[in-house]
Amino acid sequence: MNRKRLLGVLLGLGILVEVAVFGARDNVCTRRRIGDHLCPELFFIGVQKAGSSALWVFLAFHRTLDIRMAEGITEPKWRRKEPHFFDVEFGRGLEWYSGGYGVRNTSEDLGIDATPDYAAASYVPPRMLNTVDPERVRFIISFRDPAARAYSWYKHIHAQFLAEELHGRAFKDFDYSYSLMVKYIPAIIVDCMNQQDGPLQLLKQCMTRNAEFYKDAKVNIEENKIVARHITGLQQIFSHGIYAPMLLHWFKYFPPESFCVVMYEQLADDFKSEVQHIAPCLAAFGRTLEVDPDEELKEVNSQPCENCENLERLSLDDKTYIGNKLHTELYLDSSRMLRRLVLHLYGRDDLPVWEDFYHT
Ligand SMILES: Nc1ncnc2c1ncn2[C@@H]1O[C@H](COP(=O)(O)OS(=O)(=O)O)[C@@H](OP(=O)(O)O)[C@H]1O
Repeated sequence: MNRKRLLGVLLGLGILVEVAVFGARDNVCTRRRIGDHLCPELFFIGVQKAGSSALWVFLAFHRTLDIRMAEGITEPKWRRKEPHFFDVEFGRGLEWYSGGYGVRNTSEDLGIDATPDYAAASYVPPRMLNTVDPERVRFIISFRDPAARAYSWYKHIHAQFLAEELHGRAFKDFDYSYSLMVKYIPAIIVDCMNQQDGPLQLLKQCMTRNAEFYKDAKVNIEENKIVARHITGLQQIFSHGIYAPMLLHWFKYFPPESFCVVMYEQLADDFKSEVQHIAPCLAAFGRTLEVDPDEELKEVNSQPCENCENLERLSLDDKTYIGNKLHTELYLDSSRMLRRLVLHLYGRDDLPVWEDFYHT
């Protein structure tokens, strides 16, 4: 892999990128009128499989925070947490979106939209900037060891999405085997990344669901002699762990002070202390974070996948080998860059060094 090239792409942008100036539109969200519908101003933007459901439960059901979920968006039920307005449902318009949150009764009312797919969708931050009041909104983002995140997403697809054409065919070509995907897919993503000029292009071309680059890509799988062509259904398993360009892309539209960064592993290990990193995003709305002394991250959305007959279960040795491979080949530069960004911008030097989890 040409790691120098990737690092160059990321560094070439500088750590702090100027915030793009779009004017927020005059709309139901920016007017914030009592008696109108309520637009969410607190966003949990990602990343997928980094404990978003558990954090959302903590925030939306907290006894004192008084944060409203999209109670009126119930089809399916999980849309109360993830309205998917800015990535999927934008065409439905702001009345649909804000209607899901009910009527604003006071200027302090606050709603949360916890759609973890937002983080990697290049078109979401410009849409948001054009819609919300950029001074008011706050973003919570949780990161997780990208190798563990990838396996969690692979498992999630087995549990829920194998019936979908996009994933079903792609998984079948690879005999549903995670090891085979790990063998072939990261090299294609690296190839894609090396052809891009910066975070926007990288997100657009190499990470989105219908990214152009993968349309013509194919893999000759030696093990089963299949020529796999449905790479776009697989690439997100791995590409959504390339965190630094995602964050840099968001910083083009919203300033770093609008973001609160938490780490999944630390939420799970020491919830009380890690969750304090979201306190500034709550304080912006006059909310004080109160955490009970024995409070832990509740177990939500663990997808045990007991009935997933084709799921590849990994031994400890497999996990070590795969973790090492993914970090070395795909994630190392981005993870290092993320640690630097978080250190410089938020003064945190306690981030997990994920690649070290897999040293033998
Ligand atoms: N309390 C607690 N402690 C540790 N880990 C926890 C906890 N709650 C949820 N989880 C794990 O978080 C993973 C699901 O993350 P998300 O809710 O963000 O998934 S999703 O993107 O909304 O589908 C999923 O990870 P995997 O089990 O590895 O798949 C959950 O098990």
